[in-house]
This record gives sequence, C-alpha cells and structure tokens, in this order.
Amino acid sequence: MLLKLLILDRDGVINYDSDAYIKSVEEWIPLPGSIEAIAQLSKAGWTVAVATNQSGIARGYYDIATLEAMHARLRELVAEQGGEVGLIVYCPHGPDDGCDCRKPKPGMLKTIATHYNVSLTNLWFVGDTLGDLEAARAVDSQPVLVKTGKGEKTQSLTLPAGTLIFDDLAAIAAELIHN
Ligand SMILES: O=P(O)(O)OC[C@@H](O)[C@H]1O[C@@H](OP(=O)(O)O)[C@@H](O)[C@@H](O)[C@@H]1O
Ligand SMILES: [Mg+2]
Ligand SMILES: [Zn+2]
Repeated sequence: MLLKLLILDRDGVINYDSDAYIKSVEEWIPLPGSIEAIAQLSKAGWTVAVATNQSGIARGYYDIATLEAMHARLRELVAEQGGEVGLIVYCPHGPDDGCDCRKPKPGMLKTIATHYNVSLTNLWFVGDTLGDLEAARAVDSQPVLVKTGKGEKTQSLTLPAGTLIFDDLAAIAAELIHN
C-alpha cells in the first residue's frame, strides 16, 4: 500500500511566523485550524512530516533544545486531537553556510522521502515562501502555497509552474481527505 505522505513547512503554515523569528515555545503559536487539520489528516491515514528552515539557530537567537521544545509542543497538541506528527527535519544553518538542507535546496524533502521510502514525484510540499515552492519544484514534487504566514506576499511573485494555492492548512486537509 502506497504511503500517503504530506510534507509541511512549519513557520507560516503550522504556526504564526514572525520577521523577528520564532524564538521560544511561547512565541510558537499554532495558526487557527492547523492542529486540527494535521490531526484529521493523520486520522485519515496520512503521514504528516515537516521540513523547516531554522537559521535562527545559526544566528544564535535560540538553541536546539528550544527548537525541540517547540516540536514537542506541536506533537502534544496534535496527539490531544488523536493524531500524530511524523518526521520533523530542520536546517539549523545560515544562508551563507552552503549546506544542502536549507530551502530552496530540496535536501530536507529528500531526507523525508528517503526515510519513508516514498517517491518525491508529485509529493505535496506545503509552504508559505517562494523558497518552499522552489524546493518542491527542484525534485518534481508538487509545490503547494498557503496564504497564511508570508503566503499572501508570496502569491504576488512569479510562482513555479503548477503551484497549487489554498487559503490555509485546513483547506488542504479538506481537499486531501475528501478527494
Ligand atoms: O518557514 P520555515 O522554513 O518553517 O521557517 C522560517 C524561519 O526559519 C524564519 O526564516 C527566516 O528567513 P531566513 O532563514 O533568515 O532567510 C525569516 O523568514 C523568518 O521570518 C522566519 O521565521
Ligand atoms: Mg514558512
Ligand atoms: Zn542546512
């Protein structure tokens, strides 16, 4: 049976984003309906993974322990709704570190797809920035833009061919669960 895998960007898709970075668990606040959407997808048989740039680590704004605490909180909230979160992969590097994992590079998408032994082709990756969409396009995955976070601004840019656009994660869950 083919695994139903969905990969999500974090900031601006699952939780509110900030130009000042999300630097603590207290600043990590789920967007309306996002926890419920992940739980519903999970309960409908989807594996929901996360691929997130976290240059705030390289910049010294917060540490790995704080980042892991945010992700523990995400897992706890989804579990309270009867769902679960799959693999969470993050890039802790800065823009000038030349790593292979920072979006728009597709390294994190490759890591997740390999972990679950799923093809990257047409695999939905949901993000709010152009870098997210370019990472998807780079490995022939399906770029999906949400209008939350930086998504409204991103929508005014030239998007990769075939980008799908949804209002928010709840709309994506409704689409995937009911179609
Ligand atoms: O959206 P994801 O990938 O989950 O995470 C984005 C964050 O790591 C931060 O990424 C930064 O970009 P730079 O890393 O400074 O270019 C800025 O856009 C921040 O506003 C944002 O909070
Ligand atoms: Mg984002
Ligand atoms: Zn990296």
